[in-house]
Amino acid sequence: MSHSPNQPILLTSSLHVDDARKAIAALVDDLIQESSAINDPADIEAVALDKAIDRILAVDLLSPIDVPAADNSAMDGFAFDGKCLDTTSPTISLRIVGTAFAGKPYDGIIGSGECLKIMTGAVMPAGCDTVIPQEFTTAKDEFTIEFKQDQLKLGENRRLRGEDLQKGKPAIATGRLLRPSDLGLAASLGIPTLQVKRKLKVAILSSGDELRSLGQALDAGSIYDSNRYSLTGLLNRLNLEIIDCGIVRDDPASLKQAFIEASNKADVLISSGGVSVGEADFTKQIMQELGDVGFWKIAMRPGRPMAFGVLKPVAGKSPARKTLFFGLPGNPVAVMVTFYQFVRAALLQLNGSNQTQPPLTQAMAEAPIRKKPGRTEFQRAILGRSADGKPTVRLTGSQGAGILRSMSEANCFVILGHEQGNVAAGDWVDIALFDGLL
Ligand SMILES: Nc1nc2c(c(=O)[nH]1)N[C@H]1C(S)=C(S)[C@@H](COP(=O)(O)OP(=O)(O)OC[C@H]3O[C@@H](n4cnc5c(N)ncnc54)[C@H](O)[C@@H]3O)O[C@H]1N2
Ligand code: MOO
Repeated sequence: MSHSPNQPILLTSSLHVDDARKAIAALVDDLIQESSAINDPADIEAVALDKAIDRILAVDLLSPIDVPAADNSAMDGFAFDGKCLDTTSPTISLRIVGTAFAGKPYDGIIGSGECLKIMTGAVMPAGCDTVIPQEFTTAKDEFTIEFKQDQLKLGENRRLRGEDLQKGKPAIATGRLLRPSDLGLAASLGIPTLQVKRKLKVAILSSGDELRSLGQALDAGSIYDSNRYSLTGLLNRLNLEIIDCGIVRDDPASLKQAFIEASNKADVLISSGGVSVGEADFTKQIMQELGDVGFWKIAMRPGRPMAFGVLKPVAGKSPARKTLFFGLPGNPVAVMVTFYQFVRAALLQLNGSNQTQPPLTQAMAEAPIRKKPGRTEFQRAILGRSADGKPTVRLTGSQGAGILRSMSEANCFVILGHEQGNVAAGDWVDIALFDGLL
């Protein structure tokens, strides 16, 4: 489904998670087109390589050189011109005329019946096309090696100039979420700085009269605001600029004021709480005044109610761009699940990344899992391994949407699709790991 950001998203029936994801992606796309958020030079900055981790590359990184810069040996061994060998005899014998080291090329000529002792990474001498690894040779005398003809593979054990990267061609494409290997790759090309998208400014706030800040005393019925801390952790993992707007009381005037202030400063506003049926009514009214926001019921668990849309730019905002808005459900696990399922991808997309979806894999359920068809479930679990080496997964106890321990003890989500019914022990299920390795 798609819609323009100028049309309020009015949905009353339960929305399939895939449709919610598509609607979000379409609206983010509209926003990008409208604001030129991708191509505006003001949204690009140069950062030193050692500060570029987890940033998004804004301009193709073109290789200034061929990599490797010259043909070189992939093995410690002996280089020669395979075309000049007498391959009729079962044993080949070559005279060593010199040595090439990595960084110290040999610039003499290797004639017929001759070879050059060569180290891994050393430039191949002119005219030579093959390296025989040292372990396939025997020393006939101090200056001569021998090897069996059937060990010979013409053209092997060398790395060709430009086989990794060619001068002028993209070494890393625009939109790459930069990982350690990308920084190494840029360094291998001698490039000290990268053009990356500026960090998105993301405002967060928690709404609820029962919420108290850390350090405050808890009175009857009040609880500590944990959602801002989970959200801060999630946003820090994406290396974004966080604007903490604190706790906002559940009254129209405070909420309206907080939303105006946040949207004045931020590209994106993420709130938690206040989106379920009872409370959404007055929030809905405020949202109608401030922007186009739909109040969704999503066929998922946890994370059923969610508000999503845009807030209009407030007077004086520069540049005058809309603010993307996510009103996440208040339950602490629902916040993290909806962030993982919708917000993360939208933030990456808005900032020009082309890798918005985390990889899924599969594991075998260690025990049965109850599941009703008709909604997507995100259960918290621990990935392990069976005695015979198969990946297995077991749930982290009670799965209530308010039980943050189920997240804290888990290392993955078990994702049970919309149509899926009960899972039997031994069934394969989709999982998404919390942590990436690199
Ligand atoms: N009649 C209905 N009631 C509810 C529905 C429904 O469809 N019909 N949906 C339920 C679901 S599912 C969820 S989730 C919640 C979402 O409600 P809200 O977004 O309005 O969230 P709150 O009522 O404000 O809070 C829910 C729960 O989470 C706690 N909370 C809220 N904010 C924080 C925070 N920052 N840190 C820690 N804990 C927080 C809050 O105290 C509540 O216990 O609605 C259901 N109801
Ligand atoms: O979003 Mo609610 O937490 O599904 O339970």
